[in-house]
Amino acid sequence: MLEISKLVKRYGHDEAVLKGLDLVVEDNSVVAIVGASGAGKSTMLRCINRLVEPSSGSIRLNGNELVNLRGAALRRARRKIGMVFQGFNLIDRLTVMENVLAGRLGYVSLYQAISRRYPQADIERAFQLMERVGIAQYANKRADELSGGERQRVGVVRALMQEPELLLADEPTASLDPRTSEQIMMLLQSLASELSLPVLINIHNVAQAKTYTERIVGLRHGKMIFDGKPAEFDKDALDAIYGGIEAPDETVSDPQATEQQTDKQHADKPRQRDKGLDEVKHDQA
Ligand SMILES: Nc1ncnc2c1ncn2[C@@H]1O[C@H](COP(=O)(O)OP(=O)(O)OP(=O)(O)O)[C@@H](O)[C@H]1O
Repeated sequence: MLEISKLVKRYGHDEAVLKGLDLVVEDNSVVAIVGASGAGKSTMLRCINRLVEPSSGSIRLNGNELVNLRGAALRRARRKIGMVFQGFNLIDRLTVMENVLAGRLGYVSLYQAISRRYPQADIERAFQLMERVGIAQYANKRADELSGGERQRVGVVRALMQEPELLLADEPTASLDPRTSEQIMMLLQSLASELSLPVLINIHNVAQAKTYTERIVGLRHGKMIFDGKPAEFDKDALDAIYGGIEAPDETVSDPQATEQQTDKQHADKPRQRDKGLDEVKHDQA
């Protein structure tokens, strides 16, 4: 469980970018963070994984306080937080398998990492996860030979290799075509429940947020002004969050109609084949 309390972030002497955020995210729960450009979405994710130093407040992951951790304790905490990026952040000249194994860097010795002698258990787990997301056949291909959707799956598997207790995704679909975006959102949704992970997704695409997450949090100028179910995210919520700015990729009409459309979208879409992550889950227990 992720518990954020009174989180404030101020860059230098500027006005605070995050103004006292409170948020609790249970395991198994996929939360979309929406908001206009500059609302503070990325800053919030970066405070959680401590790429950015919070100015004040508390961020607890499964009861452990992340704010103020330093050195080895911070490294240990960070490896429990998987991150998926808009631009995938793969090393192009390395193979898919090598990129995936990079998710173990926080766990292996420097010698093992440099000589690429990862434990057999890591390699087996990498194959399991790659099979689960449908990229095992590319294990020995260079990362830059894959399509965008395949590359993002590599990014997801790399994050899962960390055995995360929390998964953060910063605009994971923004570089992908609509169909591939939907597949990645479905994948994140099913992995959250298979691995019992809280997942936070920064996303500009409100339609995708409504379809593929069970909770939407709306930020405006660093304050949380909406926190509710997709069905409750109506035109008023959209106006409050985007305040006259046109929301990307969606015009919200009657919420009921939107619900029906959402149901239809679900019905039309084949669910990601659940090839069972029981073993992986077991490993993580
Ligand atoms: N390193 C930094 N130094 C100073 N100001 C920053 C820094 N990073 C972000 N900001 C400012 O903080 C505010 C929030 O930025 P942030 O990137 O968190 O917003 P966002 O909601 O993720 O926007 P977008 O959707 O465009 O990515 C912006 O005004 C931005 O200019």
